Amino acid sequence: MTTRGGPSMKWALRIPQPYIKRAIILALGFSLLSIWILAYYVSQTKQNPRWEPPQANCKLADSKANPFFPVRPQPMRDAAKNSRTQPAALVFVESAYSKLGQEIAALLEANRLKYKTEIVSGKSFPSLTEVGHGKYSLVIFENLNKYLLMDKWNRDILDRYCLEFNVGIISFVGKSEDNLLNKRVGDFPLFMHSNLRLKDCSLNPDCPLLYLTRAGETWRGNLPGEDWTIFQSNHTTYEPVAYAKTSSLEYVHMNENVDRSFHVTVMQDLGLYDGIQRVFFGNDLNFWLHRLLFLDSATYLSQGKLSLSLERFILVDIDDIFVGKVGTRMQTSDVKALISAQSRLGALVPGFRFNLGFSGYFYHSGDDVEDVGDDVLLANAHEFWWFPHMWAHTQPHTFTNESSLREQMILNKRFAKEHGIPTDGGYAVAPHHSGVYPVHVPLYEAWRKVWGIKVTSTEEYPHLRPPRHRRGFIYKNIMVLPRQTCGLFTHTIFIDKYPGGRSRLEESIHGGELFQTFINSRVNIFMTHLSNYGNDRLALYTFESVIKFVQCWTNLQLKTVPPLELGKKYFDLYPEEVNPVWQNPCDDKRHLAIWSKYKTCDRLPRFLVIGPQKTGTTALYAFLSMHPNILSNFPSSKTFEEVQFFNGANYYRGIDWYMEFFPTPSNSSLQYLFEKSATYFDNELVPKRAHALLPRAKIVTILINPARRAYSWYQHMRAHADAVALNHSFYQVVTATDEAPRSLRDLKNRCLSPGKYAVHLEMWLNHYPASQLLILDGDQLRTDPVSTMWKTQKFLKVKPHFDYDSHLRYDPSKGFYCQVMPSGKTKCLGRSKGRHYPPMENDTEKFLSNYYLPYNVELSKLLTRLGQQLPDWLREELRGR
Ligand SMILES: Nc1ncnc2c1ncn2[C@@H]1O[C@H](COP(=O)(O)OS(=O)(=O)O)[C@@H](OP(=O)(O)O)[C@H]1O
Repeated sequence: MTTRGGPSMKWALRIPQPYIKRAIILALGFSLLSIWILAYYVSQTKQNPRWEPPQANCKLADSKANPFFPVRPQPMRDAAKNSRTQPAALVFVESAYSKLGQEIAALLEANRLKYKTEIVSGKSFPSLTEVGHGKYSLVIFENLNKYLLMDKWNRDILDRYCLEFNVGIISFVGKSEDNLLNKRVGDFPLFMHSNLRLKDCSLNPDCPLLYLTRAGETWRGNLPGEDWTIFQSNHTTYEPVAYAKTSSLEYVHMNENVDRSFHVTVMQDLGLYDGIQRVFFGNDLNFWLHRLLFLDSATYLSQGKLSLSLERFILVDIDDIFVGKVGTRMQTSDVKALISAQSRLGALVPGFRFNLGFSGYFYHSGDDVEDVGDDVLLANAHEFWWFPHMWAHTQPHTFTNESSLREQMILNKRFAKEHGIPTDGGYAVAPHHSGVYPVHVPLYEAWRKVWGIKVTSTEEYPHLRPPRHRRGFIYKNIMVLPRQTCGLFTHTIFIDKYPGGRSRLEESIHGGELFQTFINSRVNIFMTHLSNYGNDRLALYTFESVIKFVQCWTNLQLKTVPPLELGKKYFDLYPEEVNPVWQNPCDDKRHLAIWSKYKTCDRLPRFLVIGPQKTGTTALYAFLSMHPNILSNFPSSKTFEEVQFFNGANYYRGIDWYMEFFPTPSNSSLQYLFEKSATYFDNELVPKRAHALLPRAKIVTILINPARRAYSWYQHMRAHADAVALNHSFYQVVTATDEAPRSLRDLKNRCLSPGKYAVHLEMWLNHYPASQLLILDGDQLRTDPVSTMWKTQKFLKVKPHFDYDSHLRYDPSKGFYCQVMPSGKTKCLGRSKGRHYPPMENDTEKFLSNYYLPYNVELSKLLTRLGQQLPDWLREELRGR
């Protein structure tokens, strides 16, 4: 007989009872654990985002809500008067380090508004005019008291200037120890009360200066600080700009008649009292709204000279949509949320698209659910803009050659084509900004060849911080745009775990750093990450909120265009940024981290011989190279012993190109690399560029009588068969008038201009301290090179001290000092140095003496200021020979 249940039953029956119990308990335990793990996992990854979508509508400005009587007299404006002022602000600060002063300067700088700071002092007062023109179109006082208590004489000068040129004044009420009550502001019909705590700030919609700032909303909550000043007046010249409620009970008690509701915190003076327009701020720039009102005041009071455009461009990059840890990536619902947020944003910023970066290698590297997310994203590829990263997210600077970089890019491009990702956007971003700045040439070449890249972006030029200094440049026809951060990084995933807490993010959005970026920067390319779009979808919250906030509080017109158009727009706005300014990568840790380990800053020169031409620079170059620890550059096939990097087109080849001209020193602390390019001296671009790359370099220059220098150049041109020099006497060249043919005027300029020594030296001294500058006497170099070389070694602090006495000898047949060779013979410079030509004619010499006299006078002053002896030729020139 067979039992029911068959063989399995039999098998079960054979298992002892305790084992069955244990197995059931284990199975139960296991399922409970799995449920718990699943629940935990789901709670961590797929909880609904913990934020409310931002409110849809902004309140409209409503004049009827204005608590002040509709005064509305016309402000005093006379644009014609103001047309004679420069677009710059004069900022009177309390000291070089005063906080508000620095914030004012930073805000002006962030908006690329020109300014000059002056420390308010007792007697001295800066000059305000220049040949009938006003130097400033706005005056700012960090502390109102300094304006009110100014020396009468200076105050008259300032007031007269403001009246004559129709220039307005912004001033901030400084902190006060005393509680001021009904204190009169100077002689104005204006009164103030100080040290109040305020809340709930609104704007007067009828105030004429509002331009960037939009009235209508109320900023709810306490205003920062407990030291607010409020203003009161019955005079029609005063128009409230902003007002708030007081939460200082003491003040209310003391002033029973005072209405507790509205107190003016920023007051505009329309100029109806004394003809000068002003804006008074009852607190500093700590309150975010004051930054906007400050910019509006600057625009208004300078009659638009210091104005901002209302147009703002925005691009949101999602850096690498496939690179992210399992559990932090996007799932299907996140992709859908991204698409719907994009369409909501499109209603606020017409045409808005998220810009998605990709490294194909990481596609499908999540869990099953996330991999489906990747597929949904690709199925909706047409909804977005796309740009390539590197195939496997490798940093480009780690590739030594272009071909391996190209191979990686080709893999990514193949991936894009296979998955329907557009490949013609012309925009790319490098992982960690690597290779973009400092420039890694193979990256630019490979980008161009594989992807046809025309535009990229980085946070690193010129430095990461401060962001307001970030700029663009163009290298190898690729536009590099500055990029902004929005405060979200790979690790900022959940709102509750936001660094500094949720309130920090809210603060940044609602008037803080992120909001201010929209105000200050006309082109905003924001960097975000994949993880900011899964999980709590913080990026969606951040951008929807900030854009909403921008629209509620400002009149900015937010726009978006694809990256290539954005690049063109950027350089249309800022054409002066086209050319890069290279810096030393070793001076910035972040730059060093993304610079090839095969490159070294030891291959940059420690000193430069800058010229000018024809003063003996080749002799100095040759003599310096004799020193065992001084290494010169390798010769150039085009410009021979000179590299001519900083002054011409070579500069755009970049620092890799420059460094190729130098050997790698075997002992970088002992050995000194240098180069001489005599063309550097009088080119105004060079000191700035040289200082950016070589801030600690020493600078050596040689001067001879400028008239002799000019004549030597003329002879040089004749020796090079220059037709103009051959067809004109030296006198004809130097006396050529403005009507002379262009070629003759050019030659005249090349003869005369470098000899205006003081002008060019001042340019160098604007960038380098005097202690880094050595001015040699070219006559002494010619007649007594040993002393000159002794002086030069001492200045450079190069060791050992080289004994030039036994290595240089006067060569009678050359007529100059030459190098003594081991054989005992002399080696002189070539025939082109120390040419034979007739002496200068007396008439020409006289003409040039007169011509150079004012420049020589300036030179003597400059040398005296630097504590240097005047060379003999200069003394003679000043004595009038
Ligand atoms: N030791 C020695 N040997 C040869 N020449 C010497 C020497 N010392 C100074 N000089 C003077 O140098 C003048 C050429 O100056 P530069 O070398 O600066 O010229 S260049 O700008 O590089 O072309 C050159 O100008 P010219 O005399 O007009 O040829 C010389 O006067």
